[in-house]
Amino acid sequence: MSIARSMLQLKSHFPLYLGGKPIFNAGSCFSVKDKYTNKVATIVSSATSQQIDEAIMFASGSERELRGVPLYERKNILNTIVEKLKERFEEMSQYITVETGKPIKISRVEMLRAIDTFTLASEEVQRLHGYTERYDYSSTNTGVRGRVERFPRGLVSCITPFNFPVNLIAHKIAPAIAVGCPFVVKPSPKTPVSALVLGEILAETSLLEKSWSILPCKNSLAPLFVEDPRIKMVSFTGGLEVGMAIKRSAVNSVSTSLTLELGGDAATIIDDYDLDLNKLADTLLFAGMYQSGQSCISLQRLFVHENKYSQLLKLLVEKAQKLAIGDPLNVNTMISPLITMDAAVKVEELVQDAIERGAKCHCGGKRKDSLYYPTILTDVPKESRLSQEEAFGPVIYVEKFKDWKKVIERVNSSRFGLQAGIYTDNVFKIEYAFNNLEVGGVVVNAPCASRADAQPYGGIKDSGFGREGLKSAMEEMTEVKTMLMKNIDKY
Ligand SMILES: NC(=O)C1=CN([C@@H]2O[C@H](COP(=O)(O)OP(=O)(O)OC[C@H]3O[C@@H](n4cnc5c(N)ncnc54)[C@H](OP(=O)(O)O)[C@@H]3O)[C@@H](O)[C@H]2O)C=CC1
Ligand SMILES: O=C(O)[C@H](O)COP(=O)(O)O
Repeated sequence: MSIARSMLQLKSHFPLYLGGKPIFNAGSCFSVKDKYTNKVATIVSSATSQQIDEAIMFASGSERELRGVPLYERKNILNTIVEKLKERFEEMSQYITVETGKPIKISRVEMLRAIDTFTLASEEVQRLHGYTERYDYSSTNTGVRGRVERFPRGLVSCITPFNFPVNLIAHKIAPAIAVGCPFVVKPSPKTPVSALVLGEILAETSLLEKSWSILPCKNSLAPLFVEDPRIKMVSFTGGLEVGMAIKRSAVNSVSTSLTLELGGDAATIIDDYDLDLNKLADTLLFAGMYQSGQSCISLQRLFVHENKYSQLLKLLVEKAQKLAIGDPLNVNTMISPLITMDAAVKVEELVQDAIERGAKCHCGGKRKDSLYYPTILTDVPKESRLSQEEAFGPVIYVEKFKDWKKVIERVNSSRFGLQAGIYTDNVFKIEYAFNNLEVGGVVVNAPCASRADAQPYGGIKDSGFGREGLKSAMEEMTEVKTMLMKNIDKY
């Protein structure tokens, strides 16, 4: 269903949440724009450095109390969030679209995924088991047994980007609630509204108030979410440059644990076998163009077997030119403006640089304000910026190949390594790809831009380290403690 912009009802001012309580900062606010109209949509309170300090103090002071909360209570909290997300599904989908500019049908999918993410956390609550083992494998340890359990690390600082303003926060706070870690969230100042609505929802649960805060703030205060030694873990999703800055400053404290979920220039390989190329072209276009390519696993590099190359390229170009461009509140829209004019200019520069170095542009290749047109390129030279950087825009470049082992090396030639997709009917090629692709995830019979919220998700190389996905994130947010027991069977 499409929505008329005149029907949108957005509050005029959103409070931040400090120690679980809403606070209106009359003197410290910033505006959030509707990314399609470029008009101010609402105003949000912006945290001061004192408020960030206070939030960290409250949260770190609540670590012990939170650890003692029984599992059924944690499940209750997570299930309550699920119910409230369902009740506010359509309202929140609209907020996502207004503040990100992404099409409403994609925002609704994000909401469905966020509901899954909290549901999965409520199920995983009771599955984080420890184990016991015997150490009397040697006479030096006669009678020794071990009991190994996981304990919450403590305060988690969650720093999130603009592109999934609900589900990427869910991927940090749902596991934190499940394992009993307090948290502070620093949402992207480009998209803080959905985060603050999540705050309204959290405030209606029995989650210990002092244990959580949601604090939009200006960029100069962002390092406070990393450098404070009371923070036990930083969980970051965003770009490479900021990720590297965070890694440098988080090592100020030896014990700070870090998860970095960074960018990519994800690839998909299409082998030569019996494929419905028409259907495949639709799927691949979606993988490269959904939310205008602003996803870290968005399809950027497409490698096609030489026997399928010309036919598939023709279909991709024909279909890319027909993608519906326009108001993201229209349910048929596929391509809408990028998050900022700067982001669109960056995509324009990458494409221009590739063309100047010899790439062929088959469609798109142009910008109107912050909108970038769906673009298909071939012959992109290896020394071009597009070959070495994340586009984060609606751009796919296509290359032909004939040798499976060589194309795997071509995928690996990137500095990034998040996910790769492979289409083949040969089980040995699948096994070879799984063993040799330098990525955190290999997707079979679907493009790289496929993520199940339960899967261990994250990258290698410049795509970061650590894994999200509920079970994995819960492991990252806990640490192992061992009890060594001697002769306890001697009663
Ligand atoms: N996973 C991925 O692949 C993603 C990659 N990106 C890439 O990053 C670009 C910009 O997107 P954006 O969302 O702004 O991502 P950024 O990486 O720029 O920012 C992500 C978050 O980190 C914050 N931040 C910035 N500097 C610091 C710092 N020194 N310490 C702590 N936190 C900091 C940002 O706040 P502030 O906005 O104030 O700088 C924001 O909340 C994209 O165009 C894309 O290339 C973005 C999103 C996801
Ligand atoms: O589908 C997803 O969850 C994203 O692609 C992952 O988020 P990212 O693009 O910010 O890494």
